[in-house]
Amino acid sequence: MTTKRLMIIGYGAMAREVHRLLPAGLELAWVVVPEAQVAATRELLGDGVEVLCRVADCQARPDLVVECAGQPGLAEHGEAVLSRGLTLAIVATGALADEGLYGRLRQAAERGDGRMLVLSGAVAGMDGLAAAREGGLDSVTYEACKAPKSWKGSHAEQLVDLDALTEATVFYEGTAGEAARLFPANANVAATIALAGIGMQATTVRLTADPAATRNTHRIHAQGRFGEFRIELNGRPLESNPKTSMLAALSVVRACRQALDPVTV
Ligand SMILES: NC(=O)C1=CN([C@@H]2O[C@H](COP(=O)(O)OP(=O)(O)OC[C@H]3O[C@@H](n4cnc5c(N)ncnc54)[C@H](OP(=O)(O)O)[C@@H]3O)[C@@H](O)[C@H]2O)C=CC1
Ligand SMILES: O=C([O-])CC(=O)C(=O)O
Repeated sequence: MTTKRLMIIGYGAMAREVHRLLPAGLELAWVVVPEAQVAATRELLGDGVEVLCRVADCQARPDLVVECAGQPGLAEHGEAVLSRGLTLAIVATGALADEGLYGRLRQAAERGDGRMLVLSGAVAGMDGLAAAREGGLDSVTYEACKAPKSWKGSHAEQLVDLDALTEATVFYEGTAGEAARLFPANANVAATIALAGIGMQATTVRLTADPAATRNTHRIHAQGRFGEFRIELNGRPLESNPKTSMLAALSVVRACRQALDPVTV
């Protein structure tokens, strides 16, 4: 089997984990980072990986492109990937709460025959939720609970004193679209669930900080003609970024494996 070549957009905590766990048969050939990180990333990765700051500077055709760059990274590079007819697997799904960006990415994919894969990221059950939607969904609720340190540097700091919490505290309730915009590094999952289910406005979101939490907990409750499901996922955060669950990185690794394997599970 010939080795396939991967492009990763962003080289932060999740991308490094994905790189570490890449399946045999897929090699990292290109990394796209902000200009200010080019020199340091080249030094880190050595000669085998081309470090770029624009997708257009890639002279060959990656077999797969994965976005691990956050919402600004998807907004900056998504169209360039899709309009070249490439497959782009994304985790910064919250960027799609911006209808304008969503429309531009769709159009770029249609124009260029590209494909955008919305990965399940830190949650599970998106297959079941999307199937349930075909029969009609009545309600979908998403609750996230993380340790205060996982909410540091986010909009949560405007809503609650994270350092003073002594018990689990709900600090935000709203829609998936708003949550994904207000918490771009923490609530992409809300948008993923909305995309698989009943949309950005109809999906209800509740966010909690709990000083006793050691995991990133995600709860989904969906009701519809199919029946009802509840999922609770207690994900281990990445040591290098407690905002991000390890499962989100593993969902990118899974997408990498699917690009190699003729059988998709
Ligand atoms: N769907 C899901 O379940 C989940 C989604 N996510 C999303 O994944 C993102 C990445 O997570 P993680 O790796 O832990 O975060 P990090 O902040 O560790 O890494 C993101 C990296 O991307 C870089 N970056 C920012 N803008 C661009 C750009 N325009 N082009 C290329 N690179 C860019 C950042 O640089 P700099 O630091 O200079 O900004 C940083 O190095 C999160 O921000 C979040 O949006 C995360 C967890 C779960
Ligand atoms: O990794 C997680 O637990 C979820 C997350 O950050 C996001 O949805 O953006």
